[in-house]
Amino acid sequence: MKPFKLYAITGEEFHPGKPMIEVMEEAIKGGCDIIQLRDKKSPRREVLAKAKALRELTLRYGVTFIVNDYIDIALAVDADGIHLGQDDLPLADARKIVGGKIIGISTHAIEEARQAERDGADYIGVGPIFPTKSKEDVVAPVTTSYVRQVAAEIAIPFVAIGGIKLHNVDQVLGAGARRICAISEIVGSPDIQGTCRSFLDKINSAAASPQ
Ligand SMILES: Cc1ncc(COP(=O)(O)OP(=O)(O)O)c(N)n1
Ligand SMILES: Cc1nc(C(=O)O)sc1CCOP(=O)(O)O
Ligand SMILES: [Mg+2]
Repeated sequence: MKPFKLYAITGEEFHPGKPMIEVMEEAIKGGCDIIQLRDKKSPRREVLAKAKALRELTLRYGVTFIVNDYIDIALAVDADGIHLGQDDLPLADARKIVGGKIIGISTHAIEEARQAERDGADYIGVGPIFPTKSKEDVVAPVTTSYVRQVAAEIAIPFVAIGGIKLHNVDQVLGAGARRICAISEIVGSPDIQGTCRSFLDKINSAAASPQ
């Protein structure tokens, strides 16, 4: 997959009255290089319509587009990949369906990270680092110590997620993360482009300084 640093996930509850597609365009203009459609509430046909619109947007800007949960919708719109959780279709079975598309897997413990790497995940999510209100059935925070474990041991790309804000991202970067994912801090920001640029400045500074 193309290298990435800043991963934005849709979260329409955080920007009432603002169209999702405009919010995600702001995120891309601010430097997000991977976008995920995550919609747990809308009827499938609405999710499909949003996926089509995001596919068009991401192609226009040349950024990677991932669909959460819905493999059929990812295939229907020719997304770049899918993101699956521990309770979704197992990776090996998903791989049979999506072929060479990107498969991202959520992990909350080092065993899950090892398994995802063995099974051929293209990247893993590592979280939730901090408490978050953006996910209903969320597990307890894994803290930055899990980031340290993954950074030391796992070779495939990993992205830290869960409660990450501009005020605490340095802790996550300090633990070895070089890719950051956020919902509320990005899409709920009154200055989405500025927030994304600030995240990227911090990611780039961390990458430039010796560990
Ligand atoms: C990049 C990234 N990491 C983790 C998740 C969480 O996925 P999942 O465990 O399937 O939970 P839901 O998002 O479906 O509630 C993610 N979506 N993206
Ligand atoms: C969707 C999701 N998955 C998580 C995981 O740990 O797998 S945490 C999370 C919510 C992230 O939203 P926010 O940036 O607003 O905290
Ligand atoms: Mg899921």
